[in-house]
Amino acid sequence: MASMNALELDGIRRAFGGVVAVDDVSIDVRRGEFVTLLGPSGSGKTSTLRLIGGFEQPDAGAIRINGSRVDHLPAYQRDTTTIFQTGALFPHKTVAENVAYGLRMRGVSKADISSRVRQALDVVRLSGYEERYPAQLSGGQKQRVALARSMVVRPAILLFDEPLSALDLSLRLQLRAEIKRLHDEIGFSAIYVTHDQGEAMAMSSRVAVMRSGRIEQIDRPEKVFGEPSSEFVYTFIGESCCLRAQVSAGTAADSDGTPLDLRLSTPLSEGSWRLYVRPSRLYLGRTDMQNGLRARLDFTEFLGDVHRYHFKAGKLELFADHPGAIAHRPGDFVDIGWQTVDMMVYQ
Ligand SMILES: Nc1ncnc2c1ncn2[C@@H]1O[C@H](COP(=O)(O)OP(=O)(O)OP(=O)(O)O)[C@@H](O)[C@H]1O
Repeated sequence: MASMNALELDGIRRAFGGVVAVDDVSIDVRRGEFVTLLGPSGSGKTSTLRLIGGFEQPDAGAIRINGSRVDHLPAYQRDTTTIFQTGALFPHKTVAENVAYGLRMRGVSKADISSRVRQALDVVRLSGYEERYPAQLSGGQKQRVALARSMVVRPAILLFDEPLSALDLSLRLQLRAEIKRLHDEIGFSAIYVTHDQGEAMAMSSRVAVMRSGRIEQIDRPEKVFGEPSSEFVYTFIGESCCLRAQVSAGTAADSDGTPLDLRLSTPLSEGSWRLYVRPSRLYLGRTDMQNGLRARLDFTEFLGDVHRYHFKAGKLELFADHPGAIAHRPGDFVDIGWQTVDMMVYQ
């Protein structure tokens, strides 16, 4: 029976000299799934993608595409296409020739090539650009051509290597939405590498958070965000404030021993703790919530949608986002409250 999975990585490993870039990585990508590899620089995302595409060979483990082992096949014999950071288009070929290239290599008939190229350019909203050369396109248009060129051959799995990172913010947001729309419409299978958690959250069926060559958590975006499996995942996904507290004899203090005016729904046992809350989940001027801290307003920033209020409590620094201006001035003490469900606690 044909595999339900477009791609299976089974315990793959790759070391470069003494550095283990990919360490026992296993992922199944179901047909039509969009899986993102998210992680800091050097966590092994690109190496994993290169192993799948056949640009590197694994030291151990198996790679299957549509159920068949491919890990010892060269890149050109694998049913994948890769979209790189900079589109890597052929500069002396027109847009239409660039998109047609993969189809020609696969021996598709001329008539089919022309209709599929037309359709692919329509999908990425570049109809009418057929005869242009890459130098006559904007960065965003080049990436759309690269997308059309990769999608037109209908590979078993599309590989994206940080395709938006060279674009400015507004183009990045626009293309991110377009890739999401295309995925919703066409349902291709994909592995997408990024270090941008917003991109990962917005586009993915599942997100694999990588750290030091390993997968720390793989889950739906809502779960990775709301139920992180570790402190690393929590702090990597989204902004947070960290309250470092030393607890002894039932009182909390900062790292210098300055007592903190901290009230918690569940008292902490003796030791040093790290409490995290997202800045959007800290409420100002509230003493009626499950947890609370009294802190001194340090300075404020206007971020457009919200005002960000920076506080200090002893050595602790925290910031809270609030939609409007508050009556307090720097130096004032403010009660900050939060709910227990919005707090992560690690020792
Ligand atoms: N060809 C290579 N030779 C030596 N070391 C390598 C090679 N490729 C990757 N590495 C090392 O393997 C580790 C993982 O690198 P990789 O590029 O996969 O990480 P990444 O998560 O994609 O990072 P980035 O976001 O910076 O691209 C790093 O320590 C890197 O220096």
